[in-house]
Amino acid sequence: MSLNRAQSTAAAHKDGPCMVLAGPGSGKTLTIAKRIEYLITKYKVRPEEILVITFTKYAANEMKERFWQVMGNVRMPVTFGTFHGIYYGILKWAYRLNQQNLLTDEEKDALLRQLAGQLEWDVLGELGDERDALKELAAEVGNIKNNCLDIEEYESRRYKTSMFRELYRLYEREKRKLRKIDFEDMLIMCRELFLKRPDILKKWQEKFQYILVDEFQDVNQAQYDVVKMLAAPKDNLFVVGDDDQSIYGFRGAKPGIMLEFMKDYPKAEQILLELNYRSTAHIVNGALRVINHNDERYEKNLRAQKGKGEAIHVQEVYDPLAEGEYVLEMIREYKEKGIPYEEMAVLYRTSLDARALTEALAKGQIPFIMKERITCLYDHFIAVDLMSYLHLAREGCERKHLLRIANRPKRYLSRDSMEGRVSFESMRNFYCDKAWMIDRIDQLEWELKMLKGQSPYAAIQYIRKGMGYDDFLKEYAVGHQVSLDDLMETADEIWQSAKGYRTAKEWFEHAENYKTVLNEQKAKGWNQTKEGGGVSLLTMHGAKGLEYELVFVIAANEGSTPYRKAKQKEEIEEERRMFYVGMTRAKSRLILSYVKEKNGKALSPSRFIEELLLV
Ligand SMILES: Nc1ncnc2c1ncn2[C@@H]1O[C@H](COP(=O)(O)OP(=O)(O)OP(=O)(O)O)[C@@H](O)[C@H]1O
Repeated sequence: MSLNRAQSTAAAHKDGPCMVLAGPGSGKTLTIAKRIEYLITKYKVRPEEILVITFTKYAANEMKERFWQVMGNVRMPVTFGTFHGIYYGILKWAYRLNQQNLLTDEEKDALLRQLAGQLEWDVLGELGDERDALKELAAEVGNIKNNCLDIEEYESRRYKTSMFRELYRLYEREKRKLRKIDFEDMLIMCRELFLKRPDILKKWQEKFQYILVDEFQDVNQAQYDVVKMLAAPKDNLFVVGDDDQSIYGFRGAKPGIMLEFMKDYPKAEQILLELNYRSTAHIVNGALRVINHNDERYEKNLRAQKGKGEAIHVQEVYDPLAEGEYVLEMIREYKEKGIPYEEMAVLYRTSLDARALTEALAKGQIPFIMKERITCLYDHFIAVDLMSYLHLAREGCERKHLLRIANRPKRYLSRDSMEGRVSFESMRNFYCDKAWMIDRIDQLEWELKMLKGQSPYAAIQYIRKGMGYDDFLKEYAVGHQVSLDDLMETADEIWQSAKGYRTAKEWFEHAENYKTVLNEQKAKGWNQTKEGGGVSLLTMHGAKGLEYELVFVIAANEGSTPYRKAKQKEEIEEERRMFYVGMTRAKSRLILSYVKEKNGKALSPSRFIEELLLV
């Protein structure tokens, strides 16, 4: 494959700092691989002196393979690694660290979970998305070091500041006790090592004469500081990135890092890769119309190498159920037209947006794979409670169901009153001298009878509003310090998912079938090579670096994208970059959809849709 002019200039860059500002699909990987080739073959640099830094092990392997391919399969000892891998290598050598000293992500999550419990802080609640909640907490803990912040002055936007600070202190103390370090510690330790020991720093500077960094826009402050030290004094630092694709703000990355590079190295060569080889002109131009609304960015003149192609399609649908049906239909249509499932992706802002879709695909027997795990809605404690009510209404007094809901809402029914072969009669006997308790039992029995003939959709509404289940959720939110809005949203979703089923039995069968499909999908796992997996379902974050013939972006609504928690200008700009990353994954066909209402509430289309349509 021959390089275009800008790619060639970048590949032929020899000494000193250089920043390659590259648009999506502009061939970053190829350009980096070619530059390494140039350094070795034209400039006679020893391969051992070249260090290539990427963000994930997957990206490092991909880059290595691309390089080998460019070199005609001659394997040279160039170092390819992630930031963490490289820092670990440096620390291992200086402090005799080994794997046992490293706190893995899983251990970090477990420790945070344990410490939150110790503080009686129900940061995770029973919200069913424990992994997401832990990930968010772990990211915020990590950010303190990534951004070189002082915990005593840190104000958390997401959590109660005093609680968060306390958790952070406990976490640091516990790590020290365990004699373990996490990834962020490695960065800080590396920086301190280099500051304290110029002799060690000099050794590494001499070892790596040429440093190349991919996805530079995702670098955080601490990583950047260390890489600058490592590249000095020659400053043979070649960074490639796209400020418009900087979407790791929660990890401390900021698009401004690319501007900072030019300030730190004012004489750096700056090269723009503006030719997009991936997408049709309609897709490139549409994505540009959206991203142009960001203020903090480098102006680029991106062009598509391909022809115009089909226009981007924007579809309005009634609600998430209708959206699921619509996407299902489109997938079938494009499969008929010859696009394999593996070349299709459905993208969304958060996994919560994918629930109705996964149910539609499961029902429609379309194979799919998901990068991010989603928790099954029907495993959520609210679903289990509501289903218990329906079981009791259908099948009479079964102890396990009764135990579950007896005090949701509070009815003051003791466990002792439900011993053995429980019935409403046996409970009344238990409370024979307490008339007010007998009234409560009568009421519950009567209400369950009321539920019997109703559809699950109507019954759930009655349980929530008529029987006081929503009041229980309010108490639960206060008692567990979790967001009532989140609980209500989940309850609404469960309610909506029951729509269309005539009987509770039908709804239960659907839920079981869906659970099976989700488990099968989990067992399949996420395969980066796409083959044999089915349609890819992933968040816009997860889609970074990937490409598909046909891309759907669903739930393009205010509240989803931009996400409702994004309020400040820079947060909205990051949301817009995420949307941009999503759009630019499409090679030939891009379909965006938004819903008119969700859980009975009207929703507006995303501002990004308006920006796209306003020509
Ligand atoms: N000079 C070229 N001629 C033809 N095709 C090219 C050229 N350079 C890159 N490509 C192709 O363009 C596509 C996109 O390249 P690549 O995946 O490296 O993009 P990228 O810049 O990393 O994109 P993104 O940042 O959006 O993930 C690839 O299929 C690649 O083979």
